[in-house]
Amino acid sequence: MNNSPVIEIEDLWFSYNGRPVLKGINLCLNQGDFTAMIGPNGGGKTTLMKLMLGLLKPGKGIVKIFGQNPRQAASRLGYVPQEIGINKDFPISVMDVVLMGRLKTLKGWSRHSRKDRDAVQKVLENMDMWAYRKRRIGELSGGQRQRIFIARALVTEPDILFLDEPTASVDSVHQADFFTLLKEINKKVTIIIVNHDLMVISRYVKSVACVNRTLHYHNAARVTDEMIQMYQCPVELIAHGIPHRVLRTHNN
Ligand SMILES: Nc1ncnc2c1ncn2[C@@H]1O[C@H](COP(=O)(O)OP(=O)(O)OP(=O)(O)O)[C@@H](O)[C@H]1O
Repeated sequence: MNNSPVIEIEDLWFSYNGRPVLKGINLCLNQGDFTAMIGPNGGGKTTLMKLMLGLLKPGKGIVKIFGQNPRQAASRLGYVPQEIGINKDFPISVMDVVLMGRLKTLKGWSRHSRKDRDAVQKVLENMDMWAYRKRRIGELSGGQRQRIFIARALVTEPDILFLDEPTASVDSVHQADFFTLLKEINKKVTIIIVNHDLMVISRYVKSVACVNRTLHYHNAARVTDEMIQMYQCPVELIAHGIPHRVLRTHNN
């Protein structure tokens, strides 16, 4: 992979109903980056991700994905949102949910190909969910369902994968498997992940962006003093476990 920029954000401002949420954001991520977005609740991480996906429009400033407007690059982007509202009674199987991720490979009304099914099988096996393929999506636990939605994003074979707290209800064993899988995927795919537990992901990510109205980017998987002072990130990190390994200086 070369080091060409895939995401370029310049002086981005965004408000909801006149209330500013993001101010003067600048960010440039290269192909092959694996970036964790951290920061306090309500700091604007999801909003920034939606701006990169073209789901929200900037109030001011520029967002370019592969040099294009995010909407033009949509087919190259995979997204697992923080909350996926589904009707649990909807009679759709796990296999069908993940196959939906292959819709863009379908031409006209043609059925899914052997290749589509093989791709789904591979991802479901990786996610340890192949045995559940015939189950109705509503019958799964929250964590199992989350893994299915991650699988659906992965089978789209995106060039950039956006994950908004994808492991919030995934247990620690499956989290470790999941991040190992992401690391493998990152050999070909640029990844941006919102995750509060930098302790867990610091072994996998290459850079950290801390978002709290403004953005501070650090090109290494480490929280800096500046982040600590400006964004109170350690509060999050301490709340989620053992912060000291990832903090450079910390006086408690
Ligand atoms: N649709 C909306 N309409 C109005 N305000 C919103 C909307 N979505 C988010 N906000 C507000 O914008 C701010 C940033 O929200 P956002 O969801 O981007 O934060 P976050 O960093 O992802 O938070 P968390 O860690 O809790 O998921 C919050 O104050 C939130 O209340």
